[in-house]
Amino acid sequence: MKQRHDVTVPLSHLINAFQSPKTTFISLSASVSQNHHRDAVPEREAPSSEAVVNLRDLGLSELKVGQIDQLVDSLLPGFCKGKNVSSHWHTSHVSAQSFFENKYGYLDMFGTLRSSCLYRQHSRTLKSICSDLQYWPVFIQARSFKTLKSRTRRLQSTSERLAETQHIAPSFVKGFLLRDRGTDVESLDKLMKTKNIPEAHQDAFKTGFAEGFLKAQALTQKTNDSLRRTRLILFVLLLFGIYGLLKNPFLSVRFRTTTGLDSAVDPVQMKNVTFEHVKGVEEAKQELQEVVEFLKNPQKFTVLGGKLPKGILLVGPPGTGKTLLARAVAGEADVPFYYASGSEFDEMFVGVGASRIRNLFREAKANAPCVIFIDELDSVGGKRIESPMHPYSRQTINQLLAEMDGFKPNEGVIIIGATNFPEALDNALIRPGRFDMQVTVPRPDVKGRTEILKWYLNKIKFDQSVDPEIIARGTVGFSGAELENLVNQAALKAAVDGKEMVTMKELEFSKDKILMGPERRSVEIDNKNKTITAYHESGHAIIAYYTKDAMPINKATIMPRGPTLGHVSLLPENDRWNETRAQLLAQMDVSMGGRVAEELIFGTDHITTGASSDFDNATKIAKRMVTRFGMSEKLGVMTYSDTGKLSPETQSAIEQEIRILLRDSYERAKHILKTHAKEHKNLAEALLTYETLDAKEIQIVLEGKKLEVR
Ligand SMILES: Nc1ncnc2c1ncn2[C@@H]1O[C@H](COP(=O)(O)OP(=O)(O)OP(=O)(O)O)[C@@H](O)[C@H]1O
Ligand SMILES: [Zn+2]
Repeated sequence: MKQRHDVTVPLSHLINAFQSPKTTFISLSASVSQNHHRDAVPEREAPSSEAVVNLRDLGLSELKVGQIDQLVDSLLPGFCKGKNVSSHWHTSHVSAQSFFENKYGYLDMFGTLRSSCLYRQHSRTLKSICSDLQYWPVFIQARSFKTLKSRTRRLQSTSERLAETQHIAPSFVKGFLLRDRGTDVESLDKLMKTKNIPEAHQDAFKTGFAEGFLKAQALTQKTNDSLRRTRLILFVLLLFGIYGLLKNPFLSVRFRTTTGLDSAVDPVQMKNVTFEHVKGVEEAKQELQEVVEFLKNPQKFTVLGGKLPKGILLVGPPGTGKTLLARAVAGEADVPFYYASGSEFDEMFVGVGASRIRNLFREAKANAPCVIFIDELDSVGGKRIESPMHPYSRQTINQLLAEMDGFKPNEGVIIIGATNFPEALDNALIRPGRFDMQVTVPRPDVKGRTEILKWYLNKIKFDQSVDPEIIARGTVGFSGAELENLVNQAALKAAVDGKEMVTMKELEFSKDKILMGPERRSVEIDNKNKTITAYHESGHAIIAYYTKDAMPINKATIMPRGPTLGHVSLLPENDRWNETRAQLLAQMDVSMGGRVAEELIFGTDHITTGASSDFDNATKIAKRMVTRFGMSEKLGVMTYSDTGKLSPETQSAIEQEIRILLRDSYERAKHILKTHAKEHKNLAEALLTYETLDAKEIQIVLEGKKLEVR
């Protein structure tokens, strides 16, 4: 049992020993040869006296000359060879070890044991060192990455050679060489002796021992088997992977394609969306109503011999509800709805877009009656220009045309396409028999906007004081999607401010945010600039208030927002389809109001750059009055579209007319502000106090009344 203690050299020590580069050379074999075989290894010298090992201690005294080398060679092939090249083994242990390992597939154990740190710490006889050798496999695993097979083969060959030299080894070495077998037998006998096991029980004891051994072996076998199985599975998986890659180098692309295809082919039942959900586009709804009738009852149309268009093109700016309308058609008729976006078909790879179209139509035909909706039709059905970016677009559009021709008008499949640019579509697509019915989905007018706002307001909590019409009037050009967003932002703002309901204030706030960008509360504006802004903005407001044809004021503020330092917003009573000359002039006057105010209050030297966009606005109106609306007496009722191509005389005449219009406007503004200087001052001061004033408050101030403190 004592031997057990000797044997357990911590692995870390051994590894340290391996890695210690400046290990002193202490050669076991060298000391052995020194004593008995100096002739065999004449070049060797023992560098350290510590390494003297008595051969008799080792039980090797019976060995004849030459036999020791033979033994060591068979024990550790290469060790003797190593001796021959020992000169560089001396200099570098690390490289010598790895060289040995690379060459022979296992470690130079003796080289390792030569390492001083290990040896010095455990100054022991060869016997105890040899007993360390039972940790060989551990070493081998820890130091190198070798296959199980090659290791066993190498170990096998070692033991074969060992067997050959058995006859020369003394009994101790024999025990060591065959330690696997020998130790077991020996220690078993010893164990039985030390445990005082009676003779009668010894057989049973041995059988038990053997059983344990067999069990352990079976366990090892099992582990090996499962290891082998895992390796096999991994190998098969690897093969599959390689096969997949070889078959399709664009694996990832194909993957995307397949998923895109699936989503295109899956019908989306939109039972919950009806015409009821689409507001402010009455004309479009009316036109689509007959399509719904057809989808509901195709026979009715076939009997009368009438033909319905196969394709309907919804044309309109983004967010006006084209997708919503198409869904509503399917929903009203209670038929499957297939959604596809044109950009899905736009593929870099040949045939992919076309095959998606094929799949989409095959699915749809199998499920007729149904609606196929192709959003962004222009990206698939645009003019077939050869472009290196879209080399196969022609194929895709041809496939679309072929599919549209491929079924009869009354088969029950209705294709609804949507586009923002009908001009960009290929002519072949819009000829009769394809997308031959066009439905315009415009931006909603003030009535439509009011309806849309009401619809979305009803989905949130809002105060009874909210007047959707006022918001609608102030949101000219907003699409349905933008109005929905406005209401949503107002709801968010109310939530952030901890309010229970959405009021006009939040709605105005989100409108300004969408129109002019977010408020910039953080910017520090000094008092001087604030005062200038207050007078500038109230200048606009005064002109608007006292000019007959100007739009009514909605609000004035000196709160910075987006790029502006303040603004005055005006509300048209209605969407203006037409504007009179007086209205245009009034707009110019209001624009001039800002600069005029600065000049009158602070002097010509202190006018600011803040009026540039006002001038842009005024100049634009004046230019259009002269060149497009025929509102200049001098230039007459004629349009001048491309001013660059005009004669120099005409050009200068136009410029002169514009200048006169602007100058007159400036003078009118000046006159109004001079007349109402008192009101101007009051309003500017009120703005400085309250920052923002609404229409009612502005009126109170201008009527000379006092504002109630907010
Ligand atoms: N007229 C409308 N009535 C009610 N809601 C609308 C209306 N127009 C737009 N919306 C809202 O805006 C959202 C976006 O509209 P939709 O996707 O139908 O616009 P689109 O015209 O198809 O836009 P795009 O051209 O960008 O595809 C809708 O889901 C809906 O919530
Ligand atoms: Zn201005």
